[in-house]
Amino acid sequence: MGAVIDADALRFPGREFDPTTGVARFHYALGDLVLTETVDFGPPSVLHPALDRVLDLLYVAASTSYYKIAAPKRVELGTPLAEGALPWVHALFHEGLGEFAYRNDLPYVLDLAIEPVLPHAGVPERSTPAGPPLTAVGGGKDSIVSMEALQHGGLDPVLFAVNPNAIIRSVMAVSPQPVRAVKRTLDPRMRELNAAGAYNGHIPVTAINSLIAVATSLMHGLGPVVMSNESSASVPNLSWLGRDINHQWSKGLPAEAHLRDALLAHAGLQDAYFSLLRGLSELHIAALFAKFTTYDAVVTSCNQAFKQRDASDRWCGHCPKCRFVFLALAPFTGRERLVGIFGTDIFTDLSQLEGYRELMGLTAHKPFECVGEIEESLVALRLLAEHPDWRDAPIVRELVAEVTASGGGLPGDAEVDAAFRGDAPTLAPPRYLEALRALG
Ligand SMILES: CC(=O)N[C@H]1[C@@H](OP(=O)(O)OP(=O)(O)OC[C@H]2O[C@@H](n3ccc(=O)[nH]c3=O)[C@H](O)[C@@H]2O)O[C@H](CO)[C@@H](O)[C@@H]1O[C@H](C)C(=O)N[C@@H](C)C(=O)N[C@@H](CCC(=O)O)C(=O)O
Ligand SMILES: Nc1ncnc2c1ncn2[C@@H]1O[C@H](COP(=O)(O)OP(=O)(O)OP(=O)(O)O)[C@@H](O)[C@H]1O
Repeated sequence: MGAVIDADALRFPGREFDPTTGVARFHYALGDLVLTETVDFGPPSVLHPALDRVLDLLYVAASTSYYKIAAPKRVELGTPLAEGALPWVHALFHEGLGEFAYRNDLPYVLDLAIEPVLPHAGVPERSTPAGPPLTAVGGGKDSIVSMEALQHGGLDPVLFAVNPNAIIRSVMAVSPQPVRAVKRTLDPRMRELNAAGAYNGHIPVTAINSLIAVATSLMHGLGPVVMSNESSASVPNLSWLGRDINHQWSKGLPAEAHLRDALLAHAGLQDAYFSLLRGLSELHIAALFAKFTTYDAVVTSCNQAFKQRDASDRWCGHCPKCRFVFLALAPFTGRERLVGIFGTDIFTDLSQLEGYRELMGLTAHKPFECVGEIEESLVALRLLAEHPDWRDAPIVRELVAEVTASGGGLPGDAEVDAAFRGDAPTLAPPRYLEALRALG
């Protein structure tokens, strides 16, 4: 991969929104090349005064996909943004593209020059979205826990997804709650440019999905957008040139706080966006998910199932996320149920041992995937070492021996208790947290 497009800056030549059809088009220029992303929201029921401002923020978030094609030295923002939104913009590029910068060895991206448009946009009128919450559904265990908590808590959520595939639709179909979907289309030339060797890499996709959700909520008079991002999403994978590199940056707490600030400063929206599961560890979420068997035939966390082409039907069974989720669920589902969910018993496959060593912190850094912290993996291993279904499984036996030999040992009772306290910092409002706590 390399610089097949010569551009000195990413520019923002303009965007359009048709209030009748609900179709938004976002244009991005890299030199002479102009690329367009389309987001089809469907016809809006209402036109909230803050909608245009939210589309400004989405215009910026979605630009990261196009920036990364050429990785120019500057970003010239084409839209005036409130000064209070600029820290989010800086973090979106400098941290949201951190993994991209690291993997392509482009250190300047971490301090990319971002030129705002002056004068800044004025202060908008304040409002707090007050209708039923709109909760994002990704097909995996986390959003299922939120769906269930909100429904059982009487908050009457509307379920939401961008480009829902068959898995997301099947997960939503288990719930009686109403659904809203939005179609997002990348510029089709991106594939040709990738094939020609343009730069490629991870982008802060949760920031994009989040802003599409906030805009959708405004178009239908709904309440806050509820995400299902866990505590460990804020933990970086590694440090590079003195900077944290986090694959899940746009799922982390700093990104959530930045985006809330940007929504308030630029769109006047207060408490329009939060993650319900922020205070919880992955293991805690796995334990809550295990209470609901009705999603077993459809739940899928594996990212291979969400690729636009050549996607797996469900769990691929041999990626870091499959390994981690199998590990996290195993103590709470037992063997028979888990093998039913995954279609395979990963703990009998010794070819996956190296991948589990990574998760346990025995070898390289935590993989660039949506996996929990090393401490969480070790707590899960301790629970499995005591579990009658799992303690003799080949992978579990081998890992217990290696962790013990490494001198670290398995976590003690205090560390196990800490994983289920659910007291990590959260920005979710008390009424929502009550609904979550009621799940047990
Ligand atoms: C499904 C997946 O994991 N995709 C990542 C993968 O891309 P791949 O080529 O295998 O498949 P596609 O997703 O179909 O992408 C095709 C090309 O389009 C580019 N692209 C895609 C979405 C987008 O919003 N902008 C784009 O420019 C993409 O770069 C491909 O060239 O590898 C890519 C390179 O590392 C990743 O960028 C793809 O990740 C997707 C953006 C994606 O949706 N990933 C989520 C499943 C994901 O990683 N979620 C995170 C959340 C972290 C965060 O918000 O930062 C997680 O689970 O940890
Ligand atoms: N296609 C999508 N449309 C809207 N929101 C999405 C989509 N995919 C993921 N999300 C949301 O982004 C956040 C992070 O996604 P992530 O894949 O980690 O969660 P998940 O699918 O709920 O659970 P798991 O971690 O088990 O995969 C979640 O709040 C999820 O609901």
